[in-house]
Amino acid sequence: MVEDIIFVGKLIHTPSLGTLEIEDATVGVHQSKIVFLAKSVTDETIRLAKSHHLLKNARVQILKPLQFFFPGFIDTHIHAPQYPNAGFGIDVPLLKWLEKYTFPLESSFRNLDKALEVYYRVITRTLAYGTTFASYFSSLHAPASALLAELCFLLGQRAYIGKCNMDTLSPPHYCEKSPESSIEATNVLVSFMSKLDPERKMVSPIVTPRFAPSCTKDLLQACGNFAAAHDLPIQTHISENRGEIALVRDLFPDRKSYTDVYDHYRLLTPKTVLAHGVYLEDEEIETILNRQSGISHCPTSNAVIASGMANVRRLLDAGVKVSLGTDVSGGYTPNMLIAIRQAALTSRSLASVLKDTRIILDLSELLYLATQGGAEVLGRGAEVGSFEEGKNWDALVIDVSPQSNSPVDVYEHDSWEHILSKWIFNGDDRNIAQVWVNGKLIAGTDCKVEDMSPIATSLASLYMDSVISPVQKSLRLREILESFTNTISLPVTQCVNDGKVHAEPWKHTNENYDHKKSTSMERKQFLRST
Ligand SMILES: Nc1nc2[nH]cnc2c(=O)[nH]1
Ligand SMILES: [Zn+2]
Repeated sequence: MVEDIIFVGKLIHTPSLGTLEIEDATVGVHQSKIVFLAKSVTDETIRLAKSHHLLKNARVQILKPLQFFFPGFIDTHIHAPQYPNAGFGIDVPLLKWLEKYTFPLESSFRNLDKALEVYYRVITRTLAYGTTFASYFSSLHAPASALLAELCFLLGQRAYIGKCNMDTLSPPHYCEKSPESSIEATNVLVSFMSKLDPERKMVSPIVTPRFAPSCTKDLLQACGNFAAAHDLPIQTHISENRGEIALVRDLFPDRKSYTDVYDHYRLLTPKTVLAHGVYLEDEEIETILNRQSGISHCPTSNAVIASGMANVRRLLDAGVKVSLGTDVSGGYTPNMLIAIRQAALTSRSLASVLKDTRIILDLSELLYLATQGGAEVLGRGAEVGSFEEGKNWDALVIDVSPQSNSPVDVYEHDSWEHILSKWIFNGDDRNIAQVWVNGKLIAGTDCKVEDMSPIATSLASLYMDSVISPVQKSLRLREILESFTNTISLPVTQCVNDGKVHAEPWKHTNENYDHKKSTSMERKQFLRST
């Protein structure tokens, strides 16, 4: 049961593109939903909130000066198994990068011990950075993907989880054997997740054909059919890099364009997330608009892999939904603040190159892409992304006071617009005091051990233990997870992914994986929160 709370303080959000609201507010949250919202703070608004029939037992949380509420960030494109590579590997273009860095790493996720460690880290790191909702690509392995879903669910992050569908043009050890085995493994994941969260409220599967070049025509067709049959969202990559586009042209000579490939196989729906879209032609944008699919703009990754600069203004002018993704590890960090900064600078560089200042995205537009825009693209615009009665309480408490010990220095003459901008351009996770998802406080510098769920506490203390050996650690990790999942079990049968049926996916060997000790930063973060 989640606590009922009346939140009082400065509230900043972008409920629609180009609208930035900065107001004092009184917000009543009952069973994770906003049931009362007054855009002022007076004795009267607090009294009214307290007398609301659903808020009789609510406690009141009043923000300190230089703190404000902001919607949780929504990262619409991130590859969870690529997190260990975040921050290196920028010497080659996309297709070579996949071969050299990405496929070798992802293929190692047949090892569930490794998956457990990496997925725990990526979830806790993104939560600390304020990502309350992420659309994850995992690897092609159903068991590891199920584990990612389970960890998101247990640790409290809202997430879409997609196992990659890929049955061609990939290394033999990291390629599904047939469209049938790919869909069968997807079905295993969907069945598992249906038990985990039948209403798909916190975690939902998402059909994930990796990108056109790694799927046969039969697999693309099967993915489109599967998504339609199960009413599932879809995510993939599109038009990211010139070499990739040329490859798609060669592989699908009958199709008019990259977009037409996806459209032909029923992969463009109102719940489709298309990452990148750097080089889309006008006709492709029109098709995407007509299908009401959305774009995940990934400016950090586009810069790192030198893919190009997407013109977001052109997409927005056309009426296409646009959001923001970190695209780790094409992007070097899962920090959405960095994605926002890069989106700002990319729009400015493009404006200069194309001699058109209209291309520049202003702060309110950037923040919209990172919050409500993300919710719209993921088909959850009515549930999260901004503060409104009826929406879920997915919120951050941002602290820019000197007590945050952050690099944001605020002066007396600074307006709230300036403070907001300083946080976006100078801030870091030290400013994220509280992370609320679905009405629960689950992360942030203020989050104490007593606030954390028992599983989060157990996993965190294990991660801070620098004495325990890697083998003991992985055994303990499994024990912890199993003790919290006695009603749910990982899909232990028919986990068809690399062509084999694994009766006991936990039993995979450790394969060259170097279990690194927790970083000192993680340890410090934990100590601060205890
Ligand atoms: N950035 C990026 N592009 C891709 N295209 C196909 N797979 C990938 C991936 O993992 N990252
Ligand atoms: Zn990607």
